[in-house]
Amino acid sequence: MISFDNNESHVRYKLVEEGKMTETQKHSIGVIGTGNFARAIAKRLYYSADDQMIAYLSSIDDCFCDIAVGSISDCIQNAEIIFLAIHFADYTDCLGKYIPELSRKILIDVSNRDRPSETESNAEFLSTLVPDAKVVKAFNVLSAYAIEEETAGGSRRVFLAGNDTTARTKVSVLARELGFYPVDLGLLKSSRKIERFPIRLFPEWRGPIAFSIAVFNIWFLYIIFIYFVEKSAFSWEQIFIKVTNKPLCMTAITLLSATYLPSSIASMFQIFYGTKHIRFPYWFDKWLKARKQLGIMAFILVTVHVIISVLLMSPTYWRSWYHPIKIIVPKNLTEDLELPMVTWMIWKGEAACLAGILAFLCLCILAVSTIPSVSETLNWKEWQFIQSKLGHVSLFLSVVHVIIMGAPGWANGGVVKILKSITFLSLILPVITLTLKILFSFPCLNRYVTKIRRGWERNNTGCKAKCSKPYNSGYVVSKKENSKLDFNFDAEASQMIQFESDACECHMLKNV
Ligand SMILES: NC(=O)C1=CN([C@@H]2O[C@H](COP(=O)(O)OP(=O)(O)OC[C@H]3O[C@@H](n4cnc5c(N)ncnc54)[C@H](OP(=O)(O)O)[C@@H]3O)[C@@H](O)[C@H]2O)C=CC1
Ligand SMILES: [Cu+2]
Repeated sequence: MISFDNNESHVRYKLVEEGKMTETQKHSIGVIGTGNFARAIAKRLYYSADDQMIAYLSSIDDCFCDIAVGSISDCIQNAEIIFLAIHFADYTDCLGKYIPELSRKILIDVSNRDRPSETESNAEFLSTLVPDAKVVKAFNVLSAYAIEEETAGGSRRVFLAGNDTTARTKVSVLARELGFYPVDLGLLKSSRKIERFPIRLFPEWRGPIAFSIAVFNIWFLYIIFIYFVEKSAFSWEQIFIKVTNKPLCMTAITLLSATYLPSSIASMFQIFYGTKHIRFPYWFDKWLKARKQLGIMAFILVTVHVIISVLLMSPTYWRSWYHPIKIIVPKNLTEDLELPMVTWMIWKGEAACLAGILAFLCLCILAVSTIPSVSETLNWKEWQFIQSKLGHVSLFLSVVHVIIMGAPGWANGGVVKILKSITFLSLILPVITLTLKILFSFPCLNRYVTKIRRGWERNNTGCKAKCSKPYNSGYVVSKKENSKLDFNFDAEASQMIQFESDACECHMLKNV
């Protein structure tokens, strides 16, 4: 056992009990630090260790009485894998004097920074500071609380990156032993990405939410203009529910169209360029990636629209859906008169309800299928069927719902009135989306697009792809001359690549 060193209490560790494990089976694990993270990981190591794993070290807590606390130099000497549970700013101060001893040790960098650097991650700095150590970035995405408590919320995935494959594998195994799910992101430069994970707040949702709010506001203001400024169709008292319900419906159908329109636009791009190896414009790439979020936003708005519509289901609120109540008072009334205030829906009310319910049902299935535990049970074809076919069916039923709501009104008005009606305006985008979908489903076009997506190129003599413009990773660039793929995932580096037109190939990794 390593002796307790009162002067240097930063280090805690326990060595493998002699004779119990062999060096080939086990790794000794050290933790440098005495703060929240160090305590949490030491506790976790203490409870999760099994025969496959060697010892871990440390903690001065009473409950860890069989874990010795020692000096930093003891820890470095005896541990093969070392958790560096100190702040990034203290790296040089803490490790500066131990650089030769750290040679060939696996250093797990768990640090985070409020503002990660774009050019050098903490882990990359550490690997420059201790060039002979095998630095692995890992565990920084977990909070100390999540490490200590199995019941803590949040993902239990541990992203890791490092240049040494064996070190990465050892840390992966360790993460699994500790009850987490390791996700290997490859080389150490991926640590820049990993260090951005803990500080991000739903980045993929920002655009779709902002877009949904903008679309809702546009519809809301237009509806206020039509129903309050142009004519006084409602009292201001109805602004909260009855009036707000209309832009909810319009926004939902607009978002649903925005979810399905990009796949047709992508087909148009591919037909125009005659190849699938094209780089979409930045805005379109963002739009493609936001489809799931747009669909979920549409589902949320439809749900609110359904709840409000059910709440308001009465002849007073949905006058045009019901037969008017006729009360004929007899002239020579001699006794008490009973007036039955009962009325039935007309065909418009019933048909609009049916179309709305079916559209909502399809959207419910779509939403459920995006839950990870459900989507894992589907194969690729089933997933595609639900997301694409059912999505378009739902959009079609929504269109039918809006047409039933609006068409009787269109019949009574002139062209200007039709063009100004919210039902007509809200149908433009969905109808374009559905028309394009039908167009691309025709066998001739469908076959042509499928051929392109399988890799056929209309004009394969030159390189039409624009690989030189960086904004995203995920592109593979290959030079034809040595017919060898040069995998390049680095945005900065891909900026530098300029090819002769007949000597280049660009492969986009993402299939639309
Ligand atoms: N807490 C959390 O939930 C998470 C933390 N992390 C990362 O873990 C690391 C530690 O965080 P946390 O435990 O919360 O921080 P704390 O402030 O609780 O602990 C910091 C530790 O570093 C030690 N230390 C400071 N300077 C030196 C030095 N020069 N030499 C040796 N040891 C030193 C401190 O010792 P002393 O007290 O004696 O000065 C203390 O034990 C950070 O990099 C953080 O980004 C990552 C994910 C989650
Ligand atoms: Cu509706």
